Amino acid sequence: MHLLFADRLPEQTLAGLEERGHTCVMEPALTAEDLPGRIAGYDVLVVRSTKVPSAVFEAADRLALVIRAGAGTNTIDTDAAATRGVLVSNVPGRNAAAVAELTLGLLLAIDRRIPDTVADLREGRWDKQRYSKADGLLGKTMAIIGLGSIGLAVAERAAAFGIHLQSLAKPSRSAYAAERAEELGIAMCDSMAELLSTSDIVTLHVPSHDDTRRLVDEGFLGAMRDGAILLNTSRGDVVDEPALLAALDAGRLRAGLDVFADEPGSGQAQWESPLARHPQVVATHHIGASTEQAQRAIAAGVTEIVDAFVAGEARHCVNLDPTRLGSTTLTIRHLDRVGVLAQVLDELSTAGLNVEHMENRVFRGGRAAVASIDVAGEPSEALMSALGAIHDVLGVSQVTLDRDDG
Ligand SMILES: NC(=O)C1=CN([C@@H]2O[C@H](COP(=O)(O)OP(=O)(O)OC[C@H]3O[C@@H](n4cnc5c(N)ncnc54)[C@H](O)[C@@H]3O)[C@@H](O)[C@H]2O)C=CC1
Ligand SMILES: O=C(O)CCC(=O)C(=O)O
Repeated sequence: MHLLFADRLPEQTLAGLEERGHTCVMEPALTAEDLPGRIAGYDVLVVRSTKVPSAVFEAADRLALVIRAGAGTNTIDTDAAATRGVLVSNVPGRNAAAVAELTLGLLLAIDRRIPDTVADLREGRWDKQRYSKADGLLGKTMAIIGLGSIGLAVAERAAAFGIHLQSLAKPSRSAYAAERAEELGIAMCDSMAELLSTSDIVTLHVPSHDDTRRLVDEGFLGAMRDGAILLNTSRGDVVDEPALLAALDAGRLRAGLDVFADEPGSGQAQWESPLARHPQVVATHHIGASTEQAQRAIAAGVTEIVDAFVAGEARHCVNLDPTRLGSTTLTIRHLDRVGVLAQVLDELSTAGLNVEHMENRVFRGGRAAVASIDVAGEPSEALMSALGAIHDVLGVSQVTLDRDDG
């Protein structure tokens, strides 16, 4: 396959992929505007921060997979990719420790005013008096919004500082996250108002999507305690930045920010931000994931996704429908011979049943196989008989799924 890397990944990763027979081209200077003109001829596009707009999918001739070498996929038009049948995968969890480390770093930097003390000493000013007023973190309460890989990694580290942890009760939380939250002693609040009004620190670890954009608005900030600290290492647009600026100007809050709504997409740029230069803010250059450890782990994840794709698996794909849309699963055991499945699909087509998902596995020895086919709608008795009558079909059964059980 031909792979285009529009951001820098370790050379060893490309070498490893080339050893597997792939052709890799790395052009880290490519921008979102350049990509449509460069994408022709590539099967796989790998990006870190470079945006992938719909024009890329319109211009592509053989693109089958986009890999986000990181967690957040908000920089990729995943809907446009889905419309064109291009898989988009991310590499979840691998940079969580790095982001959690920076989150705690920002918290310590704010509490002890470390950037200001360092700056003064570099200017030759000794001012122990001024910098002897930190409050300390022991026994403080932290609200964690978004209990995924990073939220839990932050919880583990904050717990070691003796910080009390809380989050929002959420029935749809994964079993793993719910169990880990319990092990870490994270208390669950029933409402955002209760969570914010009882926390000294609020840390954001949600993805940017329609429900989280500007989640932190004037009302949210107003519900936070006076003197509280807001940490955002998720995405800039999760915060209503003018509202945050107003709260900072009023001296009500302090903030640690790694991400900004209008941050530059490139590695280096002239950029003025009233938030980043605010005296109540400790800001960094969206470097949460930027440790060697995290980038090595992410690069290994990229290779795993390519290997899985070659083997026919869409690993960590974020734009396939997560539910099986079919209402009936047909299980068809058959002799593993050319043309049997074509006849099965022909019968389904004649009956007007759309295939939503199918898988065919061959039994050991290579004589027989079993196909599992999800269809939208209920097969008639006549169809079941027609399927069973196909030469080389050994048996047909059906299970109708109750979608409401979810
Ligand atoms: N600063 C940086 O360099 C980095 C930033 N990130 C950002 O952090 C985000 C989170 O990353 P991970 O923890 O790895 O993702 P994750 O998918 O493991 O966790 C996200 C969690 O947020 C929860 N969530 C989603 N919508 C929510 C809502 N409305 N309210 C409460 N919870 C909600 C999800 O259920 C999930 O548990 C990424 O999407 C990315 O935007 C990720 C890596 C590096
Ligand atoms: O690769 C980067 O530096 C950005 C990481 C990030 O924001 C993510 O993984 O979502």
